[in-house]
Amino acid sequence: MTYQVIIPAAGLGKRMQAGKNKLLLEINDIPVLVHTLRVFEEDEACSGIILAIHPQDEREISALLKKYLISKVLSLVPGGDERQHSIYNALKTVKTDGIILVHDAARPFIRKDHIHRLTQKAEETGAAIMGVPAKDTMKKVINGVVMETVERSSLWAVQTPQAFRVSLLKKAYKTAEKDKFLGTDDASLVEQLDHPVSIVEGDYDNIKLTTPEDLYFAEAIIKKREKEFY
Ligand SMILES: Nc1ccn([C@@H]2O[C@H](COP(=O)(O)OP(=O)(O)OP(=O)(O)O)[C@@H](O)[C@H]2O)c(=O)n1
Ligand SMILES: C[C@](O)(CO)[C@H](O)COP(=O)(O)O
Repeated sequence: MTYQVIIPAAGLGKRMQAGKNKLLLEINDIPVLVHTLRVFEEDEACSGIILAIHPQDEREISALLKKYLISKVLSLVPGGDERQHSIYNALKTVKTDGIILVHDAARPFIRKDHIHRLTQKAEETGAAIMGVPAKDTMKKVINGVVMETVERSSLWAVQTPQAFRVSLLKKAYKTAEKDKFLGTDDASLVEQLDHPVSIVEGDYDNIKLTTPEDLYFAEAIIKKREKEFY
C-alpha cells in the first residue's frame, strides 16, 4: 500500500549549536537531509514527499535535490515557528486520501521495513507511531525536586514516522488550531480527538539528531549499517 510523507526540515537546529541548519551537516560526506530523503526516494511504496523548509535554505536544498536525484519531492512548503506549524503548512497541500506519514528530517536512520510495518498498522487503525520501550528510569521533576517516578514498564520513547489516515490527521490539526493546542508530536493532536493511537516497535538506531553528541552516534550507526550489507 502506498503512502505520502511530510518531512519537516524547517527547524533552526538551536540545540545542535552548529551555526547552520543541522540538516545540512554531513555524515559520511552526505547531508543529513539527503540521508533521510533517500530512504523514501528508494521506497517503492512512497508516492510522494512534501518537504517543509526554511525559505533561507530553499536554494541550497533545491540544489541538493537535483544533485542527489531526489525526484519524489512534490512540493517545498515554508516552515513555521513551531514544528507543528511547519507540518500543518505541508498537510494543507495534501489532496489525496489514504495514509500520510510525518517523519522528522532529523531522523536519517529509519528502516524501510519498519516504515512498511507502520503503514500497515495505520491502514488497520487509522493512527500508528514508531517507538521503542524506554531504557532509562523517568522521573517527574519540578524546580530540581523529584515529584514522581513514572512506572517504566509502560513507558515508550516515541519516534517518527507517525502514520495516519489523511482525513483523521487533517481533523486533528484543524481542531488543534481552533483550540490553540501545541503538541510535540502529531499523535498528541490525534489523541486530543480521543482516537486510539497504536505503536509499532522500531529500533534504537532511529535517533533524532538533536545535540552535538548525536553526530558521533550517527557515525557509529552508519559504520554498523555498512557492515550489515556485506
Ligand atoms: N519550526 C520547526 C521546528 C522543527 N522542524 C523540524 O522538525 C524536526 C524535529 O525538530 P527538532 O529536532 O527539534 O529540530 P529543531 O527545531 O531544528 O531543533 P532545535 O529545537 O534544537 O532548534 C526537524 O527535522 C526540524 O527540522 C520544522 O520543520 N519546523
Ligand atoms: C516528534 C518527535 O520526534 C517524537 O519524539 C519529537 O517530539 C520532536 O521533538 P522536537 O523537539 O520537535 O525535536
